[in-house]
Amino acid sequence: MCIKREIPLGHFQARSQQLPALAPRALSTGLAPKEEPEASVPAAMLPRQLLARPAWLFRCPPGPRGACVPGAAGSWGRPVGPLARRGCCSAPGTPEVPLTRERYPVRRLPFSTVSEQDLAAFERIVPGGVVTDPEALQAPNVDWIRTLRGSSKVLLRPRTSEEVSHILRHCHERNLAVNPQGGNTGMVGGSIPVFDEIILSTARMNKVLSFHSVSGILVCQAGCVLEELSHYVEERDFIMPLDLGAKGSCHIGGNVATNAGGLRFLRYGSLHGTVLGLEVVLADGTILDCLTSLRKDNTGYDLKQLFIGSEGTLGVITAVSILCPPKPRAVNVAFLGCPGFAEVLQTFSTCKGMLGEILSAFEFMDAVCMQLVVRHLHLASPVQESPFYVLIETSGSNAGHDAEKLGSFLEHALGSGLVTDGTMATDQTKVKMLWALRERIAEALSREGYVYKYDLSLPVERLYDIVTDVRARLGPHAKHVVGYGHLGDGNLHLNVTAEAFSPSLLGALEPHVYEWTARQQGSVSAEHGVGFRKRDVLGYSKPPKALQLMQQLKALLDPKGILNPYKTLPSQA
Ligand SMILES: O=C(O)CC[C@@H](O)C(=O)O
Ligand SMILES: [Zn+2]
Repeated sequence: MCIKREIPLGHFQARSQQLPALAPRALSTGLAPKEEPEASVPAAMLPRQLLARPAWLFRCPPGPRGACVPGAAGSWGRPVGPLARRGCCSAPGTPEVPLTRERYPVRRLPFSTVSEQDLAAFERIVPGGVVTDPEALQAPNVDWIRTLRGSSKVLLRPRTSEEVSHILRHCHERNLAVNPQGGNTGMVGGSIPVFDEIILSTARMNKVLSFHSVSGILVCQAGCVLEELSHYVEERDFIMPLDLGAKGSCHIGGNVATNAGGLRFLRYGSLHGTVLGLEVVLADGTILDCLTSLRKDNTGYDLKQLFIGSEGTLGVITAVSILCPPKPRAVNVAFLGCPGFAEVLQTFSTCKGMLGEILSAFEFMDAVCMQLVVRHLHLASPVQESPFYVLIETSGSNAGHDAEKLGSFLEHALGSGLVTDGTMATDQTKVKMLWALRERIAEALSREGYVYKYDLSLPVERLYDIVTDVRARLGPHAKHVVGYGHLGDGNLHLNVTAEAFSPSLLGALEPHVYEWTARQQGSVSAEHGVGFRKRDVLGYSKPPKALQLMQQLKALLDPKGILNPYKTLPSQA
């Protein structure tokens, strides 16, 4: 067990107050240099096609951004983070998000409403941490993709686990419903209230408690922002085992509560493996200390696993112990165009064989994704127009060796027609620029209007079939039907855009997409979780007995059902 030591990271707190710079990070250094890739890799190692062209065709930075004030109506409501920084969200005329209960049939459960006495009690527990200003409550009531809105009138900002414990003890006694909230970057409506649940924000719980430089074990409070933690451990020659597009806003506690997957899953696996311990406050205020830093602990039921992916329905995660892998000495990225999905699959299987253990990510996107990224985010594709694109990342300990391996794989892929065009980067600025094309697809899609999102786990060979199927099924009724995602993990993001929400379009998509997924023995949620949006489709991926056990666990740990009601569990069961 490690000794906990408080290492205050002053800038965490400052950042959560400050307004973000709005320039996209990938472009923040100004115009990208027009130069050949690779200073460090001998030209002989690279396929000729890769050397023949400038790799960096990113266009000029976007024009001046609007005054995107966090919390203001029409903003994304994301106080910090790449997505918030990368795009202005206060476009005039952005429609008001409808109340969740107006769009979806849901009945308020008989919880109490917050009284003046409750507010006074909260003020005693968290002095200065009780927010009731309607303006300030707008953003935390709306989900990141601006499709759902709750009507909470109180947000609490504790700093310590003890304060969380006192809050929950009070709420439990008073039968007040609570919505735990991290960075509010979820895709399934799990982090915002449905009615007037009290929002319990982890934003001020942002301290690193300890870091072991030999083992790489980090212990921190739940509200640490993922990107801040990444910087913290990278300065010490480690990396976080997870990375996602929302890293600038999302909190580690929220990542764990939702079992976030992301871009490093292929290499480092799920949080079920990398999280070593958790501290959780239960619904009645009891603090459950499972914050071990042991790699091996075979003492019966591993209770922390219950809370990973429980989306705040079983307890509020207040601290996390996580195993950080050593920082790879060399990270290379190849961005390639493929003529068809069969070639994408073949590229994956060939590169697994040829790159072996240095392969750390294999992502794909279709042509429409690229068109939208180019159109909305002022980036330019570094390769010729293709039906599909793949991003391959290697992480290893020997820069020359890794680049050589990747180079000979690319040569093979180009020579055999699996790939028609490509570029490769070892310089970290350029690596980030290539990643931006993939990481920022969700942001580009959100500029298109309403987005119907599906996050499916599928046998990799069938991954794109549902995109083709839905495209044919919806025809002109959809604006765009796109497929992209973590191909290496068998995880498809099927997104459908339309001018506005339409019940008939939704009816054409659901349950069709879920039925199709069930026929492939897939999962209706690969990494985004269940939240509010998917609670009634769990039956497509879980047998009735599993759902019954989930209900029983919920009743055991939260008998009054005050923690994140209307989420994760089916509404009818
Ligand atoms: O918006 C989506 O559907 C996916 C978002 C995220 O999981 C990604 O992989 O980019
Ligand atoms: Zn994803």
